Amino acid sequence: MSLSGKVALVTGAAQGLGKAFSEALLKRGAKVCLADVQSPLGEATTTEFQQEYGKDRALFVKCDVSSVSELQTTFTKLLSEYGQLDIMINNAGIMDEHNPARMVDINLTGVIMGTNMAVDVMSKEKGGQGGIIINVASTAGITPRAFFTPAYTGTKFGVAGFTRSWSYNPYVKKMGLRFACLCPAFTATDILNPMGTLYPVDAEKITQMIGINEIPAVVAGFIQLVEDEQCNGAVMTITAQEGIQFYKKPLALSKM
Ligand SMILES: NC(=O)C1=CN([C@@H]2O[C@H](COP(=O)(O)OP(=O)(O)OC[C@H]3O[C@@H](n4cnc5c(N)ncnc54)[C@H](O)[C@@H]3O)[C@@H](O)[C@H]2O)C=CC1
Ligand SMILES: CCCCCC(=O)CC\C=C/C=C/C=C/[C@@H](O)[C@@H](O)CCCC(=O)O
Repeated sequence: MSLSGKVALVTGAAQGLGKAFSEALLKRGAKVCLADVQSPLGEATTTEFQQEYGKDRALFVKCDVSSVSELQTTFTKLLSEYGQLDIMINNAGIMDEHNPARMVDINLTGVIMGTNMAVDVMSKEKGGQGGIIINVASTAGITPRAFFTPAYTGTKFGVAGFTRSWSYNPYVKKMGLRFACLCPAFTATDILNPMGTLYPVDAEKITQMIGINEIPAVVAGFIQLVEDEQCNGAVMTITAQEGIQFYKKPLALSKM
């Protein structure tokens, strides 16, 4: 799918993977609304992109994805600026085992609410043009071996299950929607902080053992999902050792 003229909303876009996803979309001709709870940093990132790709191509909205009203305001601002939404990236997330409730609110509830609002705006049955919704889970959302981040792992299992469930919905074809789940393993961003885990020493040791992705490797997988019009139900893992792999393809729905 050509991304020229498409409109994307990326949550958690001020830094890290969200910033890199936003830039990859901009490079391919999309307009991007960057949403993040970090206001000065999100504005600085957006200004940087406006200078590089054009003032009308990037928009910052301060948004805490755990707040339904802030998410709603973000969609309203995005639609009033760009008039459409084609690509929704629910990326915002934290890793803090010492605050599990906050982590559930951001990592899981934020993704569910962001997805549901995007479905309402993007569905062809509701006047939208269809498109893709990518939710960022983690390899921790498929294999619970990261015993030092159990609550984080729970949120990411939730994201993967939620996204896959949407992809099995027999009505998504009519809606013109695709749902995919991006599952990177450890990647070199600020989220890697052993102090947020239950067992910092083990966390560091195991991270080194598993290996750390560089951001561009994850961006390559991300773009593959965005551009692949057949990717509904894809669960893509990206690891330092094995690169891009697909965890599971959707089962046939013909008997449902
Ligand atoms: N870096 C890694 O090892 C991996 C990261 N992930 C996931 O990738 C996503 C992006 O994380 P990274 O870029 O690595 O981390 P990061 O910490 O660099 O970026 C996270 C971004 O989310 C924003 N954010 C945090 N809480 C928010 C909220 N309530 N509302 C809106 N924005 C909020 C932050 O301000 C920040 O800009 C997260 O969902 C994370 O769980 C998944 C697998 C591996
Ligand atoms: C050299 C820096 C070492 C820092 C090590 C850490 O801080 C690791 C633990 C801290 C944060 C963990 C973040 C979790 C990210 C997950 O989404 C995912 O990458 C976990 C993958 C686990 C797995 O594949 O089994």
